[in-house]
Amino acid sequence: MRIPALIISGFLGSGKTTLLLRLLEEAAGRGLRPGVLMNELGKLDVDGQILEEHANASVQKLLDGCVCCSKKGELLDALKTLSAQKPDLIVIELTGVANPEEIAETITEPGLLDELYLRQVVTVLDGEHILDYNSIFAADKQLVRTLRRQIEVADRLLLNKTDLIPSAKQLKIEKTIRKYNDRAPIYPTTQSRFDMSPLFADIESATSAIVSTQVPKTPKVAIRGVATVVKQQETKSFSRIQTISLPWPREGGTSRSRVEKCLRAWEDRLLRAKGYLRFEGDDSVYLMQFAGGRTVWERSRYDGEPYVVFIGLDLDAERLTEQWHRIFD
Ligand SMILES: Nc1nc2c(ncn2[C@@H]2O[C@H](COP(=O)(O)OP(=O)(O)OP(=O)(O)O)[C@@H](O)[C@H]2O)c(=O)[nH]1
Repeated sequence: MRIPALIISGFLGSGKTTLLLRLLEEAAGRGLRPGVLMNELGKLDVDGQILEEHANASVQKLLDGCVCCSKKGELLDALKTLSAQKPDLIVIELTGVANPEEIAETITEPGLLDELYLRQVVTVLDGEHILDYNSIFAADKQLVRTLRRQIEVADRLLLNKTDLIPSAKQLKIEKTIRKYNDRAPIYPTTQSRFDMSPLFADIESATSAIVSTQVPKTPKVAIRGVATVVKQQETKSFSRIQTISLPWPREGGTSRSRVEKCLRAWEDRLLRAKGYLRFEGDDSVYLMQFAGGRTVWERSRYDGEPYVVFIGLDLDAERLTEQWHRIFD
């Protein structure tokens, strides 16, 4: 039984905590017990205070640093603590400068991979200011890139604070957003209020039914001579950020260069890949990390089964699995 994780991302002040509170109300209304992970840049736990006043949820807080940079180890520990409490879902509110894909990566660490799965990324946008970010932060390319990434990887986009913008501006923003993400539904919102039922659909049953984020093969069965695609409801992917974990085949051997070649072939869709791998004739275990087109290898003390995780946008799981297995031929 893996616990669904919802990630709330969005720039500072866009309405993330407001959305978190709405999510918690919705969860309570559905009789669900959520766990919450909040990450704040400052030392003061302002949002945590707000949360305690409003909701009865198990909360882990990571203060004074961003989980995707300085707080990665703590993020892992906090998520382990939360998942040990077996909540029905975990909601993670990121700092305004965090990149959601980094969190997706943490969820695939050994120790969490079997506990959690990424259900959806919801990005909240501040309608009043979003069009100005490019010029305001022109000097900080990294920040502009992160803000763009928050839009690109979102499964749902809240165009918040519509009470502060005329409808013509709203249309212009929607057009701009579509340049970076033409898939996610955009919800114009005030106070982060929108119909959340698609986010929660099947959550109870999903926690008991989902075995893996994606199952590569959709089997075909013949019924009275007609090929019918079996509907794999329980294995569908919920988020654009997909994590596909594949075992290291026991048979056959491969090399670093073949692994790297396979990764390069998927470069345009891969956000990250990592794994704990072993090679024939070498007793060591290697941690492989692929990011930004580069693959880095280092020896690891990991002593579990070798595996690799691919994290990407709209990956073709079947084709990826096929290609992965081919490097062991
Ligand atoms: N006018 C208006 N204000 C809003 C709306 N949504 C949120 N706010 C206000 O905007 C401020 C920031 O909202 P938060 O929910 O704390 O935003 P956040 O993204 O969590 O902010 P950080 O924690 O700084 O990253 C609060 O004062 C909210 O009450 C909205 O739709 N319209």
